Amino acid sequence: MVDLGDNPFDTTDAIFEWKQPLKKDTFSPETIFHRDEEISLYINALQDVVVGHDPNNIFVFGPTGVGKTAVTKWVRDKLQEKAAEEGVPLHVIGPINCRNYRSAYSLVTSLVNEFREPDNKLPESGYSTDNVFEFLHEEIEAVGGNVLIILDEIDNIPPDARNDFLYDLPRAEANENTPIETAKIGLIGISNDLKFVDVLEPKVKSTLGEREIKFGPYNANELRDILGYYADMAFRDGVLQDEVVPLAAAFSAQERGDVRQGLRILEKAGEYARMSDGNVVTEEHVRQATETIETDELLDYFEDDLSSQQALTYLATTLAIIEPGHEATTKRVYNLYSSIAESSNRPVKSERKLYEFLDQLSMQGLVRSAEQNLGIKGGRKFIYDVTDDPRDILNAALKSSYKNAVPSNAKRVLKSHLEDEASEFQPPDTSDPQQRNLWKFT
Ligand SMILES: Nc1ncnc2c1ncn2[C@@H]1O[C@H](COP(=O)(O)OP(=O)(O)OP(=O)(O)O)[C@@H](O)[C@H]1O
Repeated sequence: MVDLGDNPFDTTDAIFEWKQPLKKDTFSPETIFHRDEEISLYINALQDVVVGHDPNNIFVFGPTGVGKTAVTKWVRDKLQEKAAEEGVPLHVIGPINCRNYRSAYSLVTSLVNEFREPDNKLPESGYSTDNVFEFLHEEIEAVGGNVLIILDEIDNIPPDARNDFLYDLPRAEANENTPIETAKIGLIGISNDLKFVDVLEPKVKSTLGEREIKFGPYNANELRDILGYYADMAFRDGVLQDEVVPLAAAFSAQERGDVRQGLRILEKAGEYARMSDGNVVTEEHVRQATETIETDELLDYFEDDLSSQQALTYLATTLAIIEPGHEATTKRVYNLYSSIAESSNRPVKSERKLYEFLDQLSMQGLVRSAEQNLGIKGGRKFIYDVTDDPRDILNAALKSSYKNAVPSNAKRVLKSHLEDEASEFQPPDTSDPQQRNLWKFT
């Protein structure tokens, strides 16, 4: 019982010493672990700047949370330090996150403003896109020397900036129509969409990909070192049980090899420990944290990343998997998809469209498929699976705006799926009222 006369806030924290290092990207590490090879490729690509050659364009890619931005910033700072020591003219802009810009105009305007004084900033509208490009060229020529522009999440670059920016800008010096004569421009693009380069025009591809640096996921041992470094700063001495960091590292390695996720697990585990009024973070807290984080991540997919049709397809695939007695074939997924779309008053698309949605989900790593040959009968069929635990997916769906699409007995079906009590129940063909009984689509 809470005594309402008391103030429940605590002014002390028995668990955390300094939370900042665990917080999302607001902390720059002093040490970068396990990226020696990538750093040396980076240094090699930028070495030209220090000795007076033209800068290279560099494309940095790899999955999320594997140190692309952290390494880029570290290398950038070292390059600036060296250039200053050697008196080499160098002006670096960024990393600028392309996700924040909707058009070439807004992206270029913000770059121009990076060069300009506060009292001389460009307004958000009022010029043509060609005009703002001209301003950018003028600013670049005015600072002269080497100008490096670092664009993060370059896969989100506004489509109308793709060619002008990624191809024309690095060549502006050679183009007689620009005022750039002495400045040398180098572009560094960072992306976690591995397919991004494939969709670029070949000439843009070869410009940006002059040098490519690939970052792979971390393994459990590497994550253990990295998470250990952050945990030492973030937690009070002696509060972490020995297994906490290795377990958080093992979980994140199993998932995506992503540091950010490991840091979130540690932070959440610490919070569970704090809520339990103890002064030790245990393995159990890490397990609890992992479960919550997985549901939260899936919830983000439902709310932010997936279109409503993709979300329904994802949910239908999950239902098809937990459904007793048969496989998650395209037909089954389609039946369930149409039923939940209909029962939640959303448009029902064709089976051909469903293939597209499944394909998109598989590109995002949420769904995978296995092809089965039907032997002498001929033909083949696809069996679908989800990459996350169906329990977490259903929990996330129930917390999301798609909760009205989750059949009311889904949890019960899930329970029997988990208990492996496959029943003989036939697949519900939605036109058959008897079969509709398996799922309660309301
Ligand atoms: N090798 C490492 N050593 C120390 N800290 C690291 C290392 N790799 C990643 N980090 C830390 O992990 C977090 C995520 O890394 P970072 O932002 O660089 O990932 P990213 O690959 O750029 O991800 P995204 O593509 O999502 O932007 C940051 O706090 C970063 O400082």
